[in-house]
Amino acid sequence: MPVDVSNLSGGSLIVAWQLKDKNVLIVGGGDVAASRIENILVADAKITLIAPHEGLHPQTKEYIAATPRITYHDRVFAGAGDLEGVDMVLTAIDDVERSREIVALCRARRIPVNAADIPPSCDFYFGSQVKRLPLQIMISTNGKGPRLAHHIRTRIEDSLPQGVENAIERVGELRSKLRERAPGVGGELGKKRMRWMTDLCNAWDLDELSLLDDAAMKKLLDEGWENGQVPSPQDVLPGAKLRGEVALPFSLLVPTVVGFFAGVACTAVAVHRFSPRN
Ligand SMILES: C[C@@]1(CC(=O)O)C2=NC(=C\c3[nH]c(c(CCC(=O)O)c3CC(=O)O)Cc3[nH]c(c(CC(=O)O)c3CCC(=O)O)/C=C3\N/C(=C\2)[C@@H](CCC(=O)O)[C@]3(C)CC(=O)O)/[C@H]1CCC(=O)O
Ligand SMILES: NC(=O)c1ccc[n+]([C@@H]2O[C@H](COP(=O)([O-])OP(=O)(O)OC[C@H]3O[C@@H](n4cnc5c(N)ncnc54)[C@H](O)[C@@H]3O)[C@@H](O)[C@H]2O)c1
Repeated sequence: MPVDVSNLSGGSLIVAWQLKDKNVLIVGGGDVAASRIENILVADAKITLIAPHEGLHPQTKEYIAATPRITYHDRVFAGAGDLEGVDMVLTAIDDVERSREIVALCRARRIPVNAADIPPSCDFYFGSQVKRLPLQIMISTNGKGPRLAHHIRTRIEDSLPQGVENAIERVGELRSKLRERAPGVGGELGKKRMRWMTDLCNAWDLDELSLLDDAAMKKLLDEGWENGQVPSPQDVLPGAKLRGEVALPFSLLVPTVVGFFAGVACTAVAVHRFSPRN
């Protein structure tokens, strides 16, 4: 059967764009610019911000004061000269005509550009983001309903397990330790490394992975990787509270204990009142 591609259309390419040390120009300093600044700082890029001081959002002012990673110019956009050496441009201004001009200048120079108020002119859209670094989840409605993206984000945030970021961080550390033992890219060793990591991530749950400390990782690699097997969490994390071990949480323990003694007290009263001697 030929593959059905009829649904493979109408979306975007969602990628995790690596911007470390790249130069991002943000034009405008209002509400939208403040949120752009946050997103770009997270990606470790350098920001040039062009916007008149009187139009700055309080949050934008705070970012400018808080980090040397933002070079601020108190003025309006001055033309092509402002695009010199720039890797990405974001316009967030309340002037659509000027925004269109900036977009045209970027196109001519093949600089990727987002114009907050003109979706058809954007090379890429922003999305609503769950940020539990190193975990990032982007929700895009492809321009249809940004506020809905926000609500969907809230639902996803509520459904994520506690400590998910910790588990990811630990797995990252384990992967680099494994690469030190089994270095190189591709080949048989690369396949074996990937298979072992996949098996481990399938066999352990997020809570268990988040408990991996240096000693546990060493044990896992010494006894597991070196012998071509994936030890269970019980083998590697002695003493830790693991899946399947039911611990009564404090919030349940208190009513249970109180209930038990209340029951004992009631029974005692009843026995006392109705015993034949009274
Ligand atoms: C997700 C989020 C990320 C972010 O900005 O970082 C984001 N917009 C957010 C909020 C938001 N934006 C607007 C409202 C008012 C309510 C409303 O209009 O619905 C609210 C609600 C609010 O503020 O709570 C107004 C608006 N937005 C756009 C236009 C222009 C237009 O549509 O023509 C207009 C003016 C329309 C008009 O004039 O009527 C366009 C875009 N906004 C996008 C992203 C891109 C598509 C995202 C997607 O596909 O989902 C896209 C295409 C371009 C881009 O900006 O990259 C962020 C939520 C973050 C969060 O809270 O988690
Ligand atoms: N994409 C989105 O999510 C989204 C959300 C809300 C609004 N918008 C649109 O994005 C635009 C910006 O929204 P906002 O709420 O941040 O507006 P805002 O009015 O708070 O801020 C506009 C900023 O642009 C600056 N500015 C204006 N002209 C400039 C120029 N030529 N050079 C440099 N700076 C200039 C102003 O001084 C101000 O700092 C608006 O057109 C709005 O309709 C988009």
